[in-house]
Amino acid sequence: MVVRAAVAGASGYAGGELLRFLLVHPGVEIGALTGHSNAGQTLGSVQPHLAPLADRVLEPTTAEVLSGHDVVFLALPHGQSAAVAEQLGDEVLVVDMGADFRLADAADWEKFYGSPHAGTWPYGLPELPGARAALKGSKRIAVPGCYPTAVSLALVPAYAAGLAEPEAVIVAASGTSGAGKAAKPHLLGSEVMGSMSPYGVGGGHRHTPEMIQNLSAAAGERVTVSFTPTLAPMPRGILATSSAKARPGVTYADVRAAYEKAYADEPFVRLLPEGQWPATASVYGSNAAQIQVAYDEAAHRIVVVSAIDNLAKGTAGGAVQSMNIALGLDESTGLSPIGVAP
Ligand SMILES: NC(=O)C1=CN([C@@H]2O[C@H](COP(=O)(O)OP(=O)(O)OC[C@H]3O[C@@H](n4cnc5c(N)ncnc54)[C@H](OP(=O)(O)O)[C@@H]3O)[C@@H](O)[C@H]2O)C=CC1
Ligand SMILES: CC(=O)N[C@@H](CCC(=O)OP(=O)(O)O)C(=O)O
Repeated sequence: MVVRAAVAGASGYAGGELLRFLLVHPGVEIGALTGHSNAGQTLGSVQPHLAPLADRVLEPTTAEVLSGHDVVFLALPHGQSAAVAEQLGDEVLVVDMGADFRLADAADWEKFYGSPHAGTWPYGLPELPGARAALKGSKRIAVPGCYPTAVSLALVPAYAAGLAEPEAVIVAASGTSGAGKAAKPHLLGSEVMGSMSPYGVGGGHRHTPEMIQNLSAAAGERVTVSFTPTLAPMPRGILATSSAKARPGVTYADVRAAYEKAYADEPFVRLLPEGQWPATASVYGSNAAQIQVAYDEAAHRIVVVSAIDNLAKGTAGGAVQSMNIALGLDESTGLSPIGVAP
């Protein structure tokens, strides 16, 4: 089976990374590519690393251009997906890499995104309990945010196994591509190079409700989340340190066993051998997530470190993995857990 896929937002970071995966996907033929300010330019002028598509011209992002495909990926700014998606019809598979359809709670959406809630689609993090069943055959997929991917993979096994108290503390560092390609003063090289800085401190980051949604679903009760993102002087990667107080009587062996069980058969999530720690360099460019767990006895806390590539498992890889499941393909098709080192 070969499906024809269009990519809206092909000129952006997420769209470019998606095309890097789709170019080697044996079941996908690449159809229309769209941009916004770059419409009319060649893809090669904005994504020179995607050589086989260099001469393709970016079209404007309209329903007419995107229609007539089996799959449409939307790699657009938040709030832009819903209007496009509703014009595409029910038969096409629409994979939204933006945030529009991730949250189930309309009040959370309105509070953190400041616009009316567009709806909720099956969530594209296959490793979550029940996610594969919801994705299979679906015509709509909401790809998670990059930080919620790293944090959910880190803490869901502890909550699903009943090992952790319902309060989580998370500090994560992201590479600058997480903020997209558009110029922003705080992302100037002279601001970022040689420095790390926090942002969205104190519960203000829009990924907080998405983490709460995922962790609460696993725990079966509401989990509070204190999340602090930081910007790191690197182009890609997320390293998240997530911790939660252990329930009384929980031991390190319980924690280790829960994570070994959760990730034993996952093609892209690797619980590292004891003594090894995740690093962003190890997952660079791959759809892999690395996880390591510790038990801080003095503080009675379960501590989990996770590493992903924000553009790969954090968005484009997760989108392809979820598309594969929706289409009934092997979910690893076109994806690799192999990184680039050094
Ligand atoms: N970067 C990341 O690590 C991650 C990104 N995402 C999500 O992916 C989506 C794209 O992000 P990213 O690629 O980083 O952002 P970029 O800024 O790099 O790209 C944005 C894309 O959207 C297009 N665009 C901009 N404004 C409009 C508009 N008004 N209407 C239609 N198209 C428009 C741009 O076109 P042009 O350049 O031609 O103007 C470009 O193709 C976002 O929703 C983001 O949240 C999700 C997870 C991780
Ligand atoms: C470094 C950086 O700025 N990262 C982005 C997250 C990008 C992402 O994955 O999220 P969305 O799909 O929800 O935009 C941020 O903190 O807003």
